[in-house]
Amino acid sequence: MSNLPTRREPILEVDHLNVRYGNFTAVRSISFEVFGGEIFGLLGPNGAGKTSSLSAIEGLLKPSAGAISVCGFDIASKPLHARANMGVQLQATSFQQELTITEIIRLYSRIYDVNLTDAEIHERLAAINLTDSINKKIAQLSGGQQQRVSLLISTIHDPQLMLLDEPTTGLDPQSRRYLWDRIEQFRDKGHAVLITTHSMEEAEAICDRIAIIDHGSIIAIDSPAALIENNLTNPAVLEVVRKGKVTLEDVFIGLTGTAIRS
Ligand SMILES: Nc1ncnc2c1ncn2[C@@H]1O[C@H](COP(=O)(O)OP(=O)(O)OP(=O)(O)O)[C@@H](O)[C@H]1O
Repeated sequence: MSNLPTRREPILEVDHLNVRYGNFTAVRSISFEVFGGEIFGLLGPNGAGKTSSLSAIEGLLKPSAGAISVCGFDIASKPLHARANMGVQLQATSFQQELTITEIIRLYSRIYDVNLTDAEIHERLAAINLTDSINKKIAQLSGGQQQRVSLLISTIHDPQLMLLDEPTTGLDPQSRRYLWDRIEQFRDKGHAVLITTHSMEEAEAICDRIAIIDHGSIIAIDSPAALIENNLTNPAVLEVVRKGKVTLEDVFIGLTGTAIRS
């Protein structure tokens, strides 16, 4: 947990959320809260329902049942207020490919009504070590550089909640550490972070609490340390331990099973 006092009112509230695609239920009545000063991880095997949940929270997909609120604003009845309080990390391909990164940042700062001067934009790019790339287009950046730009843009309006869908996949250890630091800084300012990841190392390193989701249902919510502690004698977990010591990955596989998902 951060050293700053945690505000105990939730920034994000997800209440009995259901997502259906036709007859198929991808998310089954999940409920959780994410508080200010907290990094909350949503972990689950492929197809478990993580992206569907995130899409509903972002307001991109209409839930079949349940309620979602951000800073007290219901995403269904007050979508603009709810979305003004969230920052969503976009994929590099979502950005305007013909613009330079300076132009993209200027565009998003106007969309979010932040009005950064050119000097302030360059300052922010210098802060993420991209001074040399200010006139490059997004496709001309490496994966790690693209992720840094994307994180900068998602937090340009200083949102209360940040939503990150597998933000460090494919990054080298240096870039991953850098992003972890930025995410922790955001948390330490009292903001809330919801992150999905397949990396148990990442979940253990930065998440204060995690929910494990499987077949659309949440099957466990706790801190990484408590999840390990509570499963030290779970036979399903002990069966998959590889190095004599129970890890978060052992707990994850013990709880969700060894079968590869389609
Ligand atoms: N647009 C869609 N139409 C129909 N089914 C969908 C659609 N999007 C997702 N699904 C199904 O919903 C289930 C949950 O998918 P989702 O993408 O939310 O899982 P996920 O946990 O994010 O998986 P991954 O880790 O592979 O990204 C899967 O069975 C998937 O096939």
